[in-house]
Amino acid sequence: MGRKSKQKQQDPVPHQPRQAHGTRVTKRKAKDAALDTSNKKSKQVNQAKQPRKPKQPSSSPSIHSEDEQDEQDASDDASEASESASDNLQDLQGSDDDDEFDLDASDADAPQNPPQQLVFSDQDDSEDGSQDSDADSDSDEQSDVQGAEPRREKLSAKKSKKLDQEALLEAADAEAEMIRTNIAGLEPNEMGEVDDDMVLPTQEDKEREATEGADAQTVYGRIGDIVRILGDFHRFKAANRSRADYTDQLVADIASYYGYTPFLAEKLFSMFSPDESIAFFDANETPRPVTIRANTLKTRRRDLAQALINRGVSLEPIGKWTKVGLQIFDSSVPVGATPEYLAGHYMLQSPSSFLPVMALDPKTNERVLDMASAPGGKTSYMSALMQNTGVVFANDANASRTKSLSANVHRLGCKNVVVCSYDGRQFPKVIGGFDRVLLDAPCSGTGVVSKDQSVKVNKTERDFALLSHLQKQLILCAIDSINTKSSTGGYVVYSTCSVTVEEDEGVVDYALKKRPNVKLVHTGLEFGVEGFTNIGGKKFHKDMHLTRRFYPHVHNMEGFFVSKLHVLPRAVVKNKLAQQEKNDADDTGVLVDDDEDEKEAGDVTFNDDEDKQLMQKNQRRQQKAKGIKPSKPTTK
Ligand SMILES: C[S@@+](CC[C@H](N)C(=O)[O-])C[C@H]1O[C@@H](n2cnc3c(N)ncnc32)[C@H](O)[C@@H]1O
Repeated sequence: MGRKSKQKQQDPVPHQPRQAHGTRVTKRKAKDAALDTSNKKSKQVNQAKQPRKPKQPSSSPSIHSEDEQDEQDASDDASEASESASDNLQDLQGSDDDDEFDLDASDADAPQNPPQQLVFSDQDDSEDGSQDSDADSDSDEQSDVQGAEPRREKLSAKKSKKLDQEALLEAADAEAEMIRTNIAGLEPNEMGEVDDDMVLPTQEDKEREATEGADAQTVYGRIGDIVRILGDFHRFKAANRSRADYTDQLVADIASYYGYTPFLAEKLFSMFSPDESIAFFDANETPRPVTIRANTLKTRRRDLAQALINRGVSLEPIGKWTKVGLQIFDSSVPVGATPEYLAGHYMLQSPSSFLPVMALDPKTNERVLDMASAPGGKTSYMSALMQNTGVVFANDANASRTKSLSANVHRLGCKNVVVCSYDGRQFPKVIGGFDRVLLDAPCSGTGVVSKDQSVKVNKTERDFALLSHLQKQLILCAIDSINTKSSTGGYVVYSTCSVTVEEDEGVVDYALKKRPNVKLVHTGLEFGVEGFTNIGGKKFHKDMHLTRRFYPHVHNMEGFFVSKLHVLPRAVVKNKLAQQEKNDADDTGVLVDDDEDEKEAGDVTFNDDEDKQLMQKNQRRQQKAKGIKPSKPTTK
């Protein structure tokens, strides 16, 4: 094919999945690309040209302090907490009036930014300038050609002929490239069947790739080819090749190209259509935009924005869906160390981490539990929404992580927060009767790969099984900690920064089956993809569509899952249950045999004795860590 290794010719392959993804988004009716401003600008900043080498935000300490990923990473938490600061505060109603953001960096008395240090932008920013689309690169090419015309008129006939030949060659080359990268655009009779040796590696190729390592560009090209073939399989497949031949190769190539274990590549791949999966894997190679949350306990977003602009920070509101979020495009000062940051006027916080709190929607004077809260991004946002009234119990099993939690609580001026450290499974024994509970559960972090690439290789099948087991135990404790007679609340929000089904819908489904007095309700979030009601042969509660999934490739934010449960008094559902029992209607999730249910919910079954022992063991460990003599284990 004589492909020249010109950057512009190589680009279309990496860009292809994004186009494919667009189709998928429409199919799924994702209402909005949430970070709408970032679609404009941060893409320009972050577009990865070399997916294998994801860039990390340059000022990572100040950027990272706070999110879910940090939270998981217990070993890093102390430094993370002080640096990044997770969450938020603020009142959506009131403080920001109409929130029509009307700041102008050029007016007011904002000094011009000093020569840009681009603390928050990455290399791509400078690479891409202000444009990143395929259309842009096309137009670049066009202007080159146009610019060459007048010159060519003055050339000698010989030289002109040579140039014409070169142009012809280039055109042929471009056409070949177009065919390779745009197979789907061809008419059936132009394409015919694919010569499988062009796409699927021979045994010899495989052996060579296994010993010498695969060429990244070749593998990525093959990924694109296979995705396009799978997109219209009967039209493009090679003779005697099954869908499995292509998907097996695709998953192997995804694992090798993006650096995932084959196990995780397969797990994530299976959640999407092939084209959307590539969009997802691609998005995980690009850092998400840097965002902050204005702490409305101390300032208004408008005032904060102006103060930061005056310091040389370039920013914009995140999107219409939040009145407290700001996206940072670049800054001449470290955003994690400005006087405003130190004074607690904002939290460095991912927009996805706003969502569970918005869904929880805590009210003033309520009693709220944040069951797994360190380093406190969401706690502090709750505190702000509650305008420092009522009480937020901010719990985290990891005592060392509560240091950063306390630091954030103090910095942000949250006066209604009580910090504690228990295994969440000890609630409601420790304390119960809450109007609302947030369970932002410990998880595998498959939604935050762009921030923690280690997730690609350090999560085993067993980890997922154990995590989902823990999450199921925690969600039942969260539900049982609710005051079902609460006049204002009675809600649990369950969220994770993972996109895997067994940590999300699988857990919620389990809770619905175990607690008939619980029902799923709308999250109140304006966007997000609906949760799965069935996937991969697993069927979930029919209301699971009320849950919301957020994806890096769809919403330009970290992957997240948010669900909201209403916990009703048991008596209210008693009659209903009796009726349902008669009907044997297990599709409501209410009447399924528990044992069967547990087996279905994942291959992990619950054993109360074993759980008790584990909890006691954990309790003893915690006591030991606190210098307390561990209590003796009790037998049943
Ligand atoms: C996703 S992070 C929480 C992030 C936090 N909500 C925030 O917004 O800053 C999960 C947290 O769960 C804690 N954790 C793990 N196992 C726990 C358990 N059994 N009970 C309570 N917390 C637990 C971890 O220490 C970790 O801080």
